[in-house]
Amino acid sequence: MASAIKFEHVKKTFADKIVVNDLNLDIQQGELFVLVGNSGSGKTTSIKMINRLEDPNAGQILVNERPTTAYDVQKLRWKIGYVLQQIALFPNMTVAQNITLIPEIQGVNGNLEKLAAQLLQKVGLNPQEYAQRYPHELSGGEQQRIGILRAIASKPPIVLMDEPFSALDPLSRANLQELVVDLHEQLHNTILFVTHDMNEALHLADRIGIMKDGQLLQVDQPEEILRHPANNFVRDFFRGSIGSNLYETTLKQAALLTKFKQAESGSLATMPLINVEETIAKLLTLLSGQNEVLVQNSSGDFLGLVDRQWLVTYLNNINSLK
Ligand SMILES: Nc1ncnc2c1ncn2[C@@H]1O[C@H](COP(=O)(O)OP(=O)(O)OP(=O)(O)O)[C@@H](O)[C@H]1O
Repeated sequence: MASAIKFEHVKKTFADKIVVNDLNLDIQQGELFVLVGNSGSGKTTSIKMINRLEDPNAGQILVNERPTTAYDVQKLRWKIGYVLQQIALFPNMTVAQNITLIPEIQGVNGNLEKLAAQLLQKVGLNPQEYAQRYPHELSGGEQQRIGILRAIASKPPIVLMDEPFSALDPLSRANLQELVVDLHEQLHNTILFVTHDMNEALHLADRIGIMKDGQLLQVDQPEEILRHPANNFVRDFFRGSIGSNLYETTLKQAALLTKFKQAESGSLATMPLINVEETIAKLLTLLSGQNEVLVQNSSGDFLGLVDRQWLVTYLNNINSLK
């Protein structure tokens, strides 16, 4: 598969401080990659070097296999949607105008009003109700939805999301995480998502990169990191956030805390199965390649369905017990 974003020996310093140190990372086209790490580990700086809000002191970054320095900066940024924690919608523009701003600047032909309506529908907001509102007439979660739509309205092949949901309440956050997964499935774009929350990373990621003090400690699929952490920091960061008894807890035990979802009868035949006596760690492995898994007992009766959303709810429930 072709590379979408590639860091080659990238280094960034501010004054004398090394903020990103010899970063090497290759994100493939169509991937939903999550960069996770504590505050100050260099995630935002890494992202900003992709759209050239910052420039590296050494090394280079390739976007679609071409160095970012070889692009006209404006054209580079048009290829790359950008969603931030503090979404800056234009207060004097309606929701529809905010959403279609970039296609309009780009001189895209076509019915922009219709585009805004289609996009609003994608995120569950009724265009009749929302298109003509102003940003101050929206909740934080709604504003964040509009921010995402604005970033994807011109269909950029790459979207950067920098802690977009960290200011939201847990429910809005879970809904918007689902939205990102859905949009990614529909649009097949490349998403680089930054967060300090391992649960969020687990929910979203095809692959996760863990950053600490400007260095990338490990890059892999979630279950690989869980099984083979590169060092103690990674192990503790990962397991600390998802509960240490993952290898012992069975789905049956987990269901005591978090009920399985109801399965719709239509698509059951094609879904992968897991026995209710299997562990959460096993489920995690299955969910890395699948959206949903059916739970059955040893007699083959279906007990329900589990997906990443269920897993996150369960993990949140455990955390609330601690
Ligand atoms: N413009 C700047 N000038 C000087 N230092 C900076 C600048 N931008 C970031 N830094 C420093 O670089 C380090 C990494 O910051 P960065 O924002 O990349 O981390 P982060 O992992 O995204 O953290 P957070 O989750 O808190 O945003 C921090 O120590 C920060 O203070």
